[in-house]
Amino acid sequence: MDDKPNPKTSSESSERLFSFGVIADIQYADLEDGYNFHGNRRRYYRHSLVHLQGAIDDWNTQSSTLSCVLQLGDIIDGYNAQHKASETSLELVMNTFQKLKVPVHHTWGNHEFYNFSRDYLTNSKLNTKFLEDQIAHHPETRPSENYYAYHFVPFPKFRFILLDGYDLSVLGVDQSSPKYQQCMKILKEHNPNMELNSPQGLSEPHYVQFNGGFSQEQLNWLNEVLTFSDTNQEKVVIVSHLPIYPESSDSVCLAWNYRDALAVIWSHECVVCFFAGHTHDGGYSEDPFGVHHVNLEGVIETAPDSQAFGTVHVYPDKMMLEGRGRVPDRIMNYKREKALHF
Ligand SMILES: Nc1ncnc2c1ncn2[C@@H]1O[C@H](COP(=O)(O)OP(=O)(O)O)[C@@H](O)[C@H]1O
Repeated sequence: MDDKPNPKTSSESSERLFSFGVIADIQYADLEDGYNFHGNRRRYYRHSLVHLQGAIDDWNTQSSTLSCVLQLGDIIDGYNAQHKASETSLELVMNTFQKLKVPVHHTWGNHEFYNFSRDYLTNSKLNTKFLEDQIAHHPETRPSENYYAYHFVPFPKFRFILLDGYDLSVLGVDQSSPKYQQCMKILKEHNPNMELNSPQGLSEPHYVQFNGGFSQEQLNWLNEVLTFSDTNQEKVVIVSHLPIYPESSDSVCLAWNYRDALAVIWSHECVVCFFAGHTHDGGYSEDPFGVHHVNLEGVIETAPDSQAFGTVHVYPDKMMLEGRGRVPDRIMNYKREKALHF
């Protein structure tokens, strides 16, 4: 018996402005079940596609109020590269997403880079930047081509920002490029291990190869967009594969320079929530500035008899995550002075 509060009934549905879907770490591969690196979490590589189909069926029944779906990265598993199945697996997952009646925004995670180069991704269906909003007369709010990030408006007065957590990374970058050298230097300065994926003995265990960070250029752009949103009394939702708030995440999974991203966000009023994937176990915390950090439970580690996705219902004073399966419901109030008056 599910005794979670039902977001549909615990608030006046007439107040609801719009809704959006969230899903993370599908990591599909045409493989038998396996385990994570530590061998303590089962991974359901094939069944992840069935979970995705179930989520899409559910979202399609609510498509009159649903504005979009946010896919938080790691859409196919790195094993596909070893089996030379990256393109066929991506095709299969994208064909499934084709059945969704609303737009999907794709975030890029480490497994995207195990399968594809950044150039390939830029020219693929995983690049959903064509859905971006361009703000006339504010060129400073346009992202550069050096990273994969953009913002869009799913509903008036709500701006969503998709961030590139692998902007600073040794993944997906040409090894002969200056950027690779720069990122390898950052990684090695913080991680003296021979195996750069290992956090063993590190005081900052998130400096591992399977993570990345945000360039100053991207953070400056984020600052400009948030300044615009503050000025225009918008509410902002940020999406990234990598989490940035230690209280909501496994310490190994954080973005390299998560503190820099938090500093930018905390210098603005407008940010309501930050959605991330990557950790698979999920997590949640409201930070001291009233930003709700949600790390979504990963599809790949979700047993066939459960589910892992959510629908977020947006109200003038709060967002309510309606979780399915192992994703819990969450009520995310805006700070009192942040409530919108329609
Ligand atoms: N402690 C560790 N030591 C060495 N390699 C690791 C360690 N943890 C993870 N890895 C490697 O890092 C990569 C990502 O790990 P994985 O558990 O598959 O994470 P995820 O699928 O959540 O991104 C894999 O190639 C894995 O083998």
